[in-house]
Amino acid sequence: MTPVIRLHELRFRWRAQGPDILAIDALEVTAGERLFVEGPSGSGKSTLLGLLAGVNPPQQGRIEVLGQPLDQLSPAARDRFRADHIGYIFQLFNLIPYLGIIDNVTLPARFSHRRRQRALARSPSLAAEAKRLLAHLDLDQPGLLRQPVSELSIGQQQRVAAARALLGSPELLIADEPTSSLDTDRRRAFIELLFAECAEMGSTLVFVSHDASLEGLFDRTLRLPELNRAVDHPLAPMPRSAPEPVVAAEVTAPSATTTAARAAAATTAATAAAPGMQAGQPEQQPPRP
Ligand SMILES: Nc1ncnc2c1ncn2[C@@H]1O[C@H](COP(=O)(O)OP(=O)(O)OP(=O)(O)O)[C@@H](O)[C@H]1O
Repeated sequence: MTPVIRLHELRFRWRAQGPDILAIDALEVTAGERLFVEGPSGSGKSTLLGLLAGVNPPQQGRIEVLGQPLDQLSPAARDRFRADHIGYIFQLFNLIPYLGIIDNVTLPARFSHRRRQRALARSPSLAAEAKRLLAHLDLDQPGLLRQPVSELSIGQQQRVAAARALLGSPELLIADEPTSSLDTDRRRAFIELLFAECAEMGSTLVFVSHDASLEGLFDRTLRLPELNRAVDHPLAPMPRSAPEPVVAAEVTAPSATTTAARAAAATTAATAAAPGMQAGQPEQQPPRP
C-alpha cells in the first residue's frame, strides 16, 4: 500500500547561507497512522508541517504525499493538492472572525470540489455535515452555533478548527500544537475525539506537541533534533561543512503502552486561504549538487 507520507533524504534551510533546519533521511507514514512529532523549540516542527502541506518545497530530497511527489507540482497545483487532501489545524486556529461557526467549518468545501463531494456523501448538506462534526466534538449546545467565533472559548475555537480540518474527510490531518492552550483534562479529551474522527474517516494524523504526556497515545514518535543550534549558541558552533551524516531525525517504534493507549482511545483548515499557510518563503538558493 502506498504510504500517505514518504520522505527521502529531506534537507531544508530557510537561509541560503544558514544551517539545515531539517534533515530527515527516511520516513514513511501509513494510512490511518497517528504520528507524534516532538523536538525542542526551533527544531523545525512547524517547518516540517509546512513542507508536508506543500507550502514550501525542500531544497534537497523528496516529499511524497499520497504517492504524489510535491516537488513535481507547481505552487498553484500544490495549493489545490493541499485543499483536496490535507486538513490543517493551526496552533492559533486561524478561524475567520467575520464568518459564523458553520461557515468557518465548511470553508474547505469552498476551495475543494473533492472535499465538498466527500462532505456531501456523508450528510445531506454542508451545514448538516458541519453540525455532525461539531456534535462529535461536543459543540452542539443550543444557541452556541449562532455565536460569533471570536466569542467562543479557546477550547471551543480549537474544536471548530478541528471540525474545519476534518470536513470532507481529508486523507491527511496535520495539527500544529492545537492543544497548547488547554488544560490537561481537556487536552486528552480533545485528542481522543480527534482520534475517533480520524479512525472513522481513515485519516492519517501528524500531530506536533511539546506535551510529552500525550506521546503514549500515538502510534509512533518522530523526534527532531535541533540542527540549527549554532545560530542560537554561537559559542558552540556546528561545523556546517562537516561531512555527513548530519544528525537526522529519529523515529521510535510503537510500544506496548501505545497499543494499549490506542485501544483505550476511542483542515487544510481553510486550505490555501488560511493566513498561516502563506507564511515565510525560504531565500532563493541554488540547487545543491
Ligand atoms: N518563515 C521563516 N523564515 C525564516 N526562518 C524561519 C521561518 N520560520 C521558521 N524559521 C526558523 O526555522 C527554525 C525552526 O522553526 P520552527 O517554527 O519550524 O520550529 P519549531 O520546532 O516549530 O519551534 P516551536 O516549538 O518554538 O514552535 C527556527 O530557527 C526559526 O527561526
